[in-house]
Amino acid sequence: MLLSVEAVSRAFGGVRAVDGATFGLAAGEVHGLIGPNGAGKTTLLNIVSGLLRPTSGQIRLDGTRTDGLAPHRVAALGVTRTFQNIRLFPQLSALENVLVGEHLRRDAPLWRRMVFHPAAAREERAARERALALLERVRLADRAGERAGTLSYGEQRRVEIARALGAEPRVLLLDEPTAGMNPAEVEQVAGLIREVAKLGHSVLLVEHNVPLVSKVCDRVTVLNFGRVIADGTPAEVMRDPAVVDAYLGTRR
Ligand SMILES: Nc1ncnc2c1ncn2[C@@H]1O[C@H](COP(=O)(O)OP(=O)(O)OP(=O)(O)O)[C@@H](O)[C@H]1O
Repeated sequence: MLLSVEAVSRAFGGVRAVDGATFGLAAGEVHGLIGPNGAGKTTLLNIVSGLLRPTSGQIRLDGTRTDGLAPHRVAALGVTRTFQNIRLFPQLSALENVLVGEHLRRDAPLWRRMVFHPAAAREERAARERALALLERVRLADRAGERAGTLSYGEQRRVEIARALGAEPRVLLLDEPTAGMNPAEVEQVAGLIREVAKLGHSVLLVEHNVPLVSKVCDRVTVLNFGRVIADGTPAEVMRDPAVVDAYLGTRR
């Protein structure tokens, strides 16, 4: 497995938000993580991306433990994410928003950024070209100069995905990328997720949109009350009685 979640638990006071969750993400796979409200999906994503430490259990990326590492370290190892709420600078252009990610990753010494230097100018040009190429990957190159705040919701999501792809992640974590989108925008994101996987990035997708998950995911893990209740192909998990019960809210 490229990414392994091994017996991970996280409690908040008395609430077991994640309770002994185990599952794996294979290389090149689009893996869905679904479950009713409050099932622990975002908490698990926060643990995988380093924003939260698990109370117990381990996360491994290609065998290397990543749980307990700071988010920038986890990102440097190849796991990047987008958030449920869009986190762009609305006054900056789409290109500049992607460039912010490029700048954060570049480790040019401070003096180089403060005084004019031919090498810095060259680096800046290269960073812009890369940012434009990233926008091309999400089919937004033609909107590169537009202020992010004026783009449609779906386009803003794609800018965020472009920025995350700038880190060349081995694993891309998407937290409800279609929340609040209209059906046409959902369709575009579905296509984009498959393209991202084809480019060699594995994807862990947290979603409420079950038809989308069925369409784009190779495998799905279902959480309920912090526990994994099913794991398999979309068709397998959708006909699992435990999953049907969890979604209909009936308890045995
Ligand atoms: N920082 C926190 N402090 C206390 N409780 C928390 C905290 N974060 C999450 N929880 C609780 O942990 C449980 C799991 O929450 P989480 O947000 O991970 O679920 P989710 O599956 O992502 O839900 P949703 O689909 O609504 O986004 C919930 O009962 C929630 O109230």
